[in-house]
Amino acid sequence: MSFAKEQQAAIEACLRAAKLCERVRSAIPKAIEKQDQSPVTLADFGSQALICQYIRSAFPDDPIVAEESPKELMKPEHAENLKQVVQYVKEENSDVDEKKIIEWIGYGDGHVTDRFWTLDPIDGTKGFIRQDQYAVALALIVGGDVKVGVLACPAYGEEGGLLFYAVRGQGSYTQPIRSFETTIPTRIYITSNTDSDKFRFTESVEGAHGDQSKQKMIAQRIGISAEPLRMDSQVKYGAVANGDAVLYLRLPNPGRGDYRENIWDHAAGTIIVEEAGGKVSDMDGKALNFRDNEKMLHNRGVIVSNGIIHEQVLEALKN
Ligand SMILES: Nc1ncnc2c1ncn2[C@@H]1O[C@H](COP(=O)(O)O)[C@@H](OP(=O)(O)O)[C@H]1O
Ligand SMILES: [Mg+2]
Ligand SMILES: [Mg+2]
Ligand SMILES: [Mg+2]
Repeated sequence: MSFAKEQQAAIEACLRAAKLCERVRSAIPKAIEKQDQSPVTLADFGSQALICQYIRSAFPDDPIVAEESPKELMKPEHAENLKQVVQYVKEENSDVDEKKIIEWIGYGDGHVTDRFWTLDPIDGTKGFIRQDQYAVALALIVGGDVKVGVLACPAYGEEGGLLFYAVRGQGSYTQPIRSFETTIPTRIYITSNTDSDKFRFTESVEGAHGDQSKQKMIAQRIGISAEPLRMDSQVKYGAVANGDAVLYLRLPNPGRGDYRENIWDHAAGTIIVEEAGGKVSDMDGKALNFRDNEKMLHNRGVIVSNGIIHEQVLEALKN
């Protein structure tokens, strides 16, 4: 299957959401604390509303498993925030009102099944709030396999940012977000170990989202001495896919031993790296499981590489 219609819809939806996010980012995003104490902004809600509405109208039968829920926004104390989200979304879709916003965000409460979409409306919310890296991440999963992945990275690579996308079996591509309509796709590839400037690894800015001291040790064991490239979000997958780094390490934080990764934090990035020639697995070498649950219950840690060094990294982790 070519998934041409899915690819086109996913790209269009993410580009619109990225525009909304950039407008909010320039106005200093307002953060709300979720029940798990992590932050969410009005742009996360706006992005999810836009993308869910778009995907729902193009593919009415496809469930969407998205990060955010409209619950918080429905509370009376957030009445003003809800109005503000409507204003943000209006610039991309004029057919919006408060009731529709809640409904559209709510489309993201779908379940994992044989064919579904998974959405992170803003991956790296903490980076977004800091005016650093973030990504809008959308993927289509069929039979447990990621078939289409799109990452809009408005703060990465060049002014206006880069869009990365891939379809299974068709390669990975990038285009500038700002000039998307007037440019042609550039196919991207991982870099081999011979480009010494790019023989480096990437990891999260957030120390709590990984194990930075162990990540440094593992990188050193395979001969990487360069300082890590620290960035928020799945932009890190984009960096490995287009050869800006050879490795992305995300080892479980020892203080958060029970943490399990969400599928929307990895699905889009995974296909983009794989189709660029790289490899993605957990720290035991197992494939990431996008088949059973919105949490990857049976995977610990995530290792993303140019493929060439993958076995070496897994070996280094055993010692
Ligand atoms: N203890 C933890 N370990 C690993 N990832 C975590 C974590 N706590 C939160 N996260 C996830 O880390 C994501 C950001 O990735 P990164 O650290 O690479 O920037 C967050 O996505 P959101 O920002 O979409 O909530 C969140 O889902
Ligand atoms: Mg979050
Ligand atoms: Mg995320
Ligand atoms: Mg998010």
